[in-house]
Amino acid sequence: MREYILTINPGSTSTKVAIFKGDENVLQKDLSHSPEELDKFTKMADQFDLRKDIILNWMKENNFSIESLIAVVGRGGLLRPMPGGTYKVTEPMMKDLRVGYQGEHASNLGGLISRAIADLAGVEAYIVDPVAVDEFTDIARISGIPEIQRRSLGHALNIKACGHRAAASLGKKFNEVNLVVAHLGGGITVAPVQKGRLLDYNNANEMGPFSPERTGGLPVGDVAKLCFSGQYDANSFKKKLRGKGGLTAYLGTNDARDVVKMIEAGDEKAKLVFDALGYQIAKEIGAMATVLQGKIDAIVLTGGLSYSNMLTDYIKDMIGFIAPVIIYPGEFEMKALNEGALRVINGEETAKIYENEVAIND
Ligand SMILES: Nc1ncnc2c1ncn2[C@@H]1O[C@H](COP(=O)(O)OP(=O)(O)O)[C@@H](O)[C@H]1O
Ligand SMILES: CCCC(=O)OP(=O)(O)O
Repeated sequence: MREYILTINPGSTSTKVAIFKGDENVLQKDLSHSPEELDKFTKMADQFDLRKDIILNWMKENNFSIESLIAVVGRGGLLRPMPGGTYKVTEPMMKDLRVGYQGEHASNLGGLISRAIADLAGVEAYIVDPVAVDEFTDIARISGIPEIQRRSLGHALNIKACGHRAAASLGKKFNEVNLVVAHLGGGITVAPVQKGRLLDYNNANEMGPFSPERTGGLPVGDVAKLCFSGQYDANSFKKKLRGKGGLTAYLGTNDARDVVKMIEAGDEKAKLVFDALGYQIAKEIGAMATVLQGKIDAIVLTGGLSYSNMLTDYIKDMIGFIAPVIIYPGEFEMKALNEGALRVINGEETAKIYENEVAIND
């Protein structure tokens, strides 16, 4: 009997999978990939078979047959700028996911693997609120030179999921509240959300606060100097910015729990750097609060770093004057993927078609 939805969320070091029955999460696993396993691949799309097979084996080991699935849903990737919602995985979408239309990111594999497993099961594949969701205002796109646009690339899925949850906790609907939602994970996105719309935010790969592994925004003249110093090629410099930046660059770890232990053991450098993380996040929240002209129902902190009271207390001390702060540690991405698919399956929403929503002229 078909009764389960398989959700797939590929990350840089693991593939999170979960199986839902209705809205109940019946089984979830973080299937981790060793650096040696992934280092072999130059392009993200080349990891397709490895990750797909690990998921299929995991289902088999747990006695979930392909035939028991009613749908498969994945985290969507760096597609063309697109409205939020649940999308069918179509051939034009897969073409853009394979090349990484706006760049390489593990989430590009979400739709591709979902489609492949859904085809085996003979059911539909979806993505929900992908990284490329773009609801920016025109003014938010202006950078400082015409050749470069500020781009909407961030944690739309978890931000919208937490936005719905925060609104419900205030006794309102998502489209009735103004929020600043800060996703504080391996990457950081701080979003001003006006009545459900993500008006602006920092590109989580290259702007805003530094994060456990990413540099965030940097002084641009010094970046240009380093680029032309002869020490790096494009690939190694990209890795320095995303993967070897942030906490990793200063303290040799991307694990905030280790940093907290270092601080508790009296490490002053660790304290300064962790405070700086809180300081940069708080400043970004302040900036996004300004986008909403200070008319804010709540500020929401979410993502793995929000488990750290040391960090959230630092942030609350700086931004508490703006609005009440709600903390949802961890992320709700698997649940949000399932809910996006359920809304379509239950007929509450029609799945969007990528090629009808974006301009494809190439
Ligand atoms: N209990 C915790 N206390 C402090 N930091 C934590 C805790 N749990 C996770 N983190 C930190 O959260 C960060 C990862 O966040 P997460 O949302 O899991 O990221 P991603 O899904 O982007 O990999 C890491 O720096 C990790 O050490
Ligand atoms: C590219 C923006 C989304 C993002 O950073 O996701 P992860 O934190 O999962 O890498």
